[in-house]
Amino acid sequence: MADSVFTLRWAILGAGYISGKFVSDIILDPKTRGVTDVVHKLVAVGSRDAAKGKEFLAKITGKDDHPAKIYGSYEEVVKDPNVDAVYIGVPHPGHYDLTTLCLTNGKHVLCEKPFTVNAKEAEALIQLAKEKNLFLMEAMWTRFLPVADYISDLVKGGTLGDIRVLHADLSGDFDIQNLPLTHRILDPKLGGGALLDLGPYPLVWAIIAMYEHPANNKQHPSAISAAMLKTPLTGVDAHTSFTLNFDQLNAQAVLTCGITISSPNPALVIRLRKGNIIVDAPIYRPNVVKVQYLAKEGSDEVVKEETKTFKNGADEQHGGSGWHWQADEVARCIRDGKIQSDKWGWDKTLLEMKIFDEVRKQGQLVFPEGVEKLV
Ligand SMILES: NC(=O)C1=CN([C@@H]2O[C@H](COP(=O)(O)OP(=O)(O)OC[C@H]3O[C@@H](n4cnc5c(N)ncnc54)[C@H](OP(=O)(O)O)[C@@H]3O)[C@@H](O)[C@H]2O)C=CC1
Ligand SMILES: O=C1OC[C@@H](O)[C@H](O)[C@H]1O
Repeated sequence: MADSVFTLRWAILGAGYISGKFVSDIILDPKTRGVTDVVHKLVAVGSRDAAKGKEFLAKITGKDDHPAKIYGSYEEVVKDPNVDAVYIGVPHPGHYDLTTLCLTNGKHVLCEKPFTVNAKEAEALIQLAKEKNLFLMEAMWTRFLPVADYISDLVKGGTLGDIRVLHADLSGDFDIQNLPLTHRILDPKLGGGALLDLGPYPLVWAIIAMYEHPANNKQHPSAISAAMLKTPLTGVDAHTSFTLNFDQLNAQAVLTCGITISSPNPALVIRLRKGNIIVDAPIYRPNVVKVQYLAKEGSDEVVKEETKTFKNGADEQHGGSGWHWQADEVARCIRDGKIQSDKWGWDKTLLEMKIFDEVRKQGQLVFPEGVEKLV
């Protein structure tokens, strides 16, 4: 590993909500989270409207004279030789086209979740990244939070015994009756609905606890069973449930997501033969994790309970809101010449997109023509 500090020069595409969160976090001094080997520099902002980009940059950085360049088109950003990596923060149907644009112009990419609208698009982008020898990752930020490693270690460490069942829910009240039908969560033309927007989060916990489990040997679920409840407003899924069987572990994940009501606590429960891991909402960035130890294997008698609290998914002293850990991973991978992450590699993103294809098929959710760029 290099002794010097590696600087990654970032551009963002899309001056919306999540890009603001990402930028706020990457402009923080990484030392505030104990990171000393990489730093991030925001060098360009791409918006379809330069004035909007300018306003965004001033608002998020608190500086009217921030040195990042502002471009009024995404195409100009990827031509900028000072940009190493691009973060894509636009609605789902834009992910495929913009990732393609970045990779073909020699830029490394971190693209928001869901990585694409379907698995075929994900496969094509992975192929392109390989051909271009460029780094590519889905922005599955939850996987990079310190709390995710804590829970992962608990599941895989053995003290709590074999895993059997995982329940996870990410639901929120989006007040859909009063939302414009063109809002990205409702609009089928923007890949709307609960599954693609919120589904990655219950699924990430199943991937951490079951797919990643050494005893699973990277096997995909043997069975996927899904049901969707659609909103009459636009026909997208308001609530979706799906179960996954992991045969190698003799374990099942029961996952739900929805846009009309908030998740109650606990929102994530991982049940192992010798104990339970109980996590409060929101599961995209958990802050309270309770571990219960059972009197004997499979019993319901709790003999000991321990609670650990986190702040924005990290230990109390860390700054930022949690979106920076994934950026640190991108910087380290690029520094080390890697084109995918070990922690959130292409296999996991492909698994996610394949599961979502199957869930949409069973739920009969079909997007308008043009949303899926490859079918
Ligand atoms: N990781 C996380 O915690 C979160 C991730 N997300 C993901 O980020 C993506 C964007 O979500 P979010 O930031 O909430 O969305 P916003 O609507 O707030 O912002 C999206 C931005 O994308 C750009 N854009 C490009 N094409 C379109 C289009 N056809 N319609 C609307 N906007 C467009 C716009 O930027 P401009 O006009 O400047 O070009 C817009 O401001 C989604 O894929 C979502 O899943 C969302 C929220 C949280
Ligand atoms: O990624 C996300 O996490 C939080 C949700 O509120 C948001 O809609 C989603 O895109």
